[in-house]
Amino acid sequence: TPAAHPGVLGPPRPSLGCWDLCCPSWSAGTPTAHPWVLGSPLPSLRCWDPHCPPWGNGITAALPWVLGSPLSSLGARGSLSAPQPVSRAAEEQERLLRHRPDQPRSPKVLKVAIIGAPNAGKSTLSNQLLGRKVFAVSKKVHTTRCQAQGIVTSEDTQLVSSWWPERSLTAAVFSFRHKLNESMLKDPWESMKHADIVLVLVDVSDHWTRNCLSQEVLKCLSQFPQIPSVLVLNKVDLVKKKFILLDLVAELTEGIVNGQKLKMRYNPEHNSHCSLDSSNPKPCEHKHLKNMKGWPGFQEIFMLAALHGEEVDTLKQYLLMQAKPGPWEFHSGVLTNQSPQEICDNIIREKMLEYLPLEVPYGVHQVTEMWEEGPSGELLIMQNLVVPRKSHMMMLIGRKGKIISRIAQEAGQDLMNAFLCDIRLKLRVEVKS
Ligand SMILES: Nc1nc2c(ncn2[C@@H]2O[C@H](COP(=O)(O)OP(=O)(O)OP(=O)(O)O)[C@@H](O)[C@H]2O)c(=O)[nH]1
Repeated sequence: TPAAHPGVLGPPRPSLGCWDLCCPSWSAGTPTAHPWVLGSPLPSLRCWDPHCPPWGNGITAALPWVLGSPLSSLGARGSLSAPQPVSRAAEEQERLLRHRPDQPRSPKVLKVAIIGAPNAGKSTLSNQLLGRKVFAVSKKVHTTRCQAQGIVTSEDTQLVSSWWPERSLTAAVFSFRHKLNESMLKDPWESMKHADIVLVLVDVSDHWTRNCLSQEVLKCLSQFPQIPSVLVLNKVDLVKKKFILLDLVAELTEGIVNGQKLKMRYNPEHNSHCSLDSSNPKPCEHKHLKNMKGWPGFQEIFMLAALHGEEVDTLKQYLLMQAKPGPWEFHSGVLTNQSPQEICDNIIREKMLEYLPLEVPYGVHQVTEMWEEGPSGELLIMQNLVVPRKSHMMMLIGRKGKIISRIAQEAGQDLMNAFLCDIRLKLRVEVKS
């Protein structure tokens, strides 16, 4: 099904029938045993459960359609090369950012805006799209503070993605509470105006929020109805009963995808069906936003587990294929518009968010004292963490220095992966004088 197997929903081709949710073990919740990742090549697109009936024409026939282009072109993009490291020297990064893009003769570009609730997985998804962790991720809300961009360059195409927490789209009060960077409040609308596609990310493991889109997101989508939008259901790995995803799709789309009405059928033997009814086109009623739970204007639906990279490649391929002819914005050597120091600050902050009570990391002022190359080519970083109170200092250091050394060790590891070089990271905690 678009909902459970390939993870993508879209406009049907006349030859396509229903996509069946017929695997008995599917509804028993064995996601890893199922090929609900569509990025794999066709021959391996089979259910791994021997008791599962072989795919009918639904899945395989749907593949080229699901991705909106013939398989051959997918193959050409199938082997996306490993991403380069982020440059570790600020001057080098600045130089790359200033550099004229080294674009090919017929460049293509797609500006992607990612919106979604705090913790929906925007940063995780962005890292996965890049293939390298350069954005901080945390289970505490509002890890995303300054608006960052991720740049994926593949062959002739460049994807430029930006994202914000959904509430920054409207709520000024929010900045007050969480001291969000000012640019976050102004930029979203401005950047959204220039986006070519909007990804609306929903955390399907969150029982409280998963059934409806927030007013902020609905307002945003209705403000820019001309920008194609895509619904991305994230964290499907955490949903045991996969058939719930079908209900969510129905609710979050108001039963309409790409102008087609969704048809849902269930029966007790798990033969639940979901299809698009092309004979019933465009019943897109105009309800008042306040009465809407979902958005009837989505053109595609993806289901993925960004944390594990599942289905991310399918989404990436789809985005690459949506790109339109246009000049690149960045040199192909650029992965993010963040400076190396910003990446470092955010990663250290991520670890503080992970191991400390919420009020502590938000009060820490990070000052980089040293950033230089060591004798063996390693990167030496020394950062002071300035806290407002002695009690915060004690928490940050932890018993026998356990917390601070864990933060330094994990942050160092992440930075090593971002910059692809040895890192020696020293953290010092001091109370603000
Ligand atoms: N199980 C699971 N966890 C995920 C998935 N995607 C993200 N997460 C986790 O969800 C938490 C939030 O992820 P982030 O990427 O920081 O979310 P965000 O939307 O950028 O959050 P804000 O910065 O608060 O707006 C982290 O603990 C991630 O590891 C997923 O697919 N599956």
